Amino acid sequence: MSSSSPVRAAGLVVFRFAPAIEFLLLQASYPPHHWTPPKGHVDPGEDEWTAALRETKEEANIDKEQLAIREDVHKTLAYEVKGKQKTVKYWAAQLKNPDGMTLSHEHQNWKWCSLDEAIKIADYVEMGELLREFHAKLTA
Ligand SMILES: Nc1ncnc2c1ncn2[C@H]1C[C@H](O)[C@@H](COP(=O)(O)OP(=O)(O)OP(=O)(O)O)O1
Ligand SMILES: [Mg+2]
Repeated sequence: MSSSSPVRAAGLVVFRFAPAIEFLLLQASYPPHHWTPPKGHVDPGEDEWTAALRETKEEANIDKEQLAIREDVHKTLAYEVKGKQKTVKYWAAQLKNPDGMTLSHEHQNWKWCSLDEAIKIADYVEMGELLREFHAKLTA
């Protein structure tokens, strides 16, 4: 039994029209070298929205001005990391001027992925469901 509150994180599911939707995934520099959208921990006193924007800037060097954020398209994932519950709130955000990418040391690679590719390399079931749901809303 644990009474500790979950670890909170937040991020942006960055996408572009090319012309079909492609999602931006980043590969962790450390094992298991998993792929996720830009995201990270909510700092003390920070809200999820602010954390999502800050992490997207830190991890992918993408500014708020380059994005059209879909505040209406969001979902929170919940999973366990090393025995602790973690929640990650994601919003969809269109990158208006897809350009070169700059990564921080936390990631070793990036990829623009079709829905099927993204589901395959992001791997986790819940992330697959999120991507399907976002894709449906963004193409509605
Ligand atoms: N959707 C998911 N469902 C289950 N496990 C996941 C999911 N996403 C990542 N993981 C795994 C991969 C890692 O072993 C572990 C931590 O990964 P992750 O949550 O991406 O945090 P992180 O510490 O790598 O980065 P961050 O600081 O950006 O949150 O959980
Ligand atoms: Mg991160």
